[in-house]
Amino acid sequence: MPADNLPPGAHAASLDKNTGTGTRPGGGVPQRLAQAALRDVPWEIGVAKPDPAIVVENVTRTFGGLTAVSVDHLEVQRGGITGLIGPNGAGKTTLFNLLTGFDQPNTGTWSYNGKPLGKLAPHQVARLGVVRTFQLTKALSRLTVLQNMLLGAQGQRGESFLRALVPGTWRAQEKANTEKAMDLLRRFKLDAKKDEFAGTLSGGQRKLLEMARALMSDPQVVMLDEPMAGVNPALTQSLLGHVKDLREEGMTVIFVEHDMDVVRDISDWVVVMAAGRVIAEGPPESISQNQAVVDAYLGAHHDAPLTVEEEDQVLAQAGAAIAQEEHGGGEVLGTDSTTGRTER
Ligand SMILES: Nc1ncnc2c1ncn2[C@@H]1O[C@H](COP(=O)(O)OP(=O)(O)OP(=O)(O)O)[C@@H](O)[C@H]1O
Repeated sequence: MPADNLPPGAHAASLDKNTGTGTRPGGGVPQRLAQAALRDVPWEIGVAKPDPAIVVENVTRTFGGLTAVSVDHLEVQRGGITGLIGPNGAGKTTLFNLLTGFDQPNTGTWSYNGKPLGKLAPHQVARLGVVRTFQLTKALSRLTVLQNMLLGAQGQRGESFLRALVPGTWRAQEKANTEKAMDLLRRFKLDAKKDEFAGTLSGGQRKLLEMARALMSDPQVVMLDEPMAGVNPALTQSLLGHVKDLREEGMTVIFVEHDMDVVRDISDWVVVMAAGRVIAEGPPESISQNQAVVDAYLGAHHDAPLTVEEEDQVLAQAGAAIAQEEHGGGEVLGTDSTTGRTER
């Protein structure tokens, strides 16, 4: 069965078999543990979490005169799925970049497991266990699926110059990495594609590869940048299942997503940003009724690109106006905005 047609949850059944990593700490269900832990947490901006993996403190990032991120205090619960949402330009990607060492803040610090992470390079952050997914660049598209996976491996002994002088050691590591990559590819139903160029994958398969590649470094915190963007509905459930599986394994997941159905489905906690700031946080059900959130989205609406429906509407209106001109045989002089009727 092609990966796109997997029934929801089918991948979960193969998780333990293929990777041996699907154990649930304490025999419980982390999903419920994270939800339970967050149940009594007040829906307040900057609120303390029972067991924070990441703590952000007074982080700002400006570009010229624009403040892209200005977060006073933010805690991310360990073992939960935190959705990061907000209108276009809210600062979500910039915050992701800051938290993974891809960008440096103007001010502020953040810590992971109590260890300061500021001023670390991306690979150093990754070695500590915090990774993010990347879109397939042109260069990576020209590599095979398996080669992409091997690039995701961290802490390879071959990395070390001295060890590289001992080829036997390096080969052993390469073999282990290849086995690990194939385990992950099987789990994500991409093993049959291992020798194909990544650029030939469908949108959904690319997202699967991005996620699988991030797991090569055995992360504890995974940051997913729009994991569902461009994915057809048939594969959405499968991808959502994979994200939930990460939580089942005890990982902390932070993801940026525009699709509110997805956010509601998988988030234990939602953080809303607008104009660089956190303007609300709470469980998914707390968000849609929040007036600040509604205002932020409405306020941002005019700057956002037109949706397909809006484009259709504009085109339909233009079509009607042209038809009316042709039918009436004369020019359209004006439209009464209250009645919609054309006046001559
Ligand atoms: N490298 C940069 N140089 C200048 N301005 C930038 C840079 N990166 C981001 N910005 C600006 O910072 C603001 C926040 O951008 P960011 O991409 O973080 O928002 P976002 O919430 O991820 O938006 P989207 O949902 O559209 O991806 C925007 O106004 C953006 O134009």
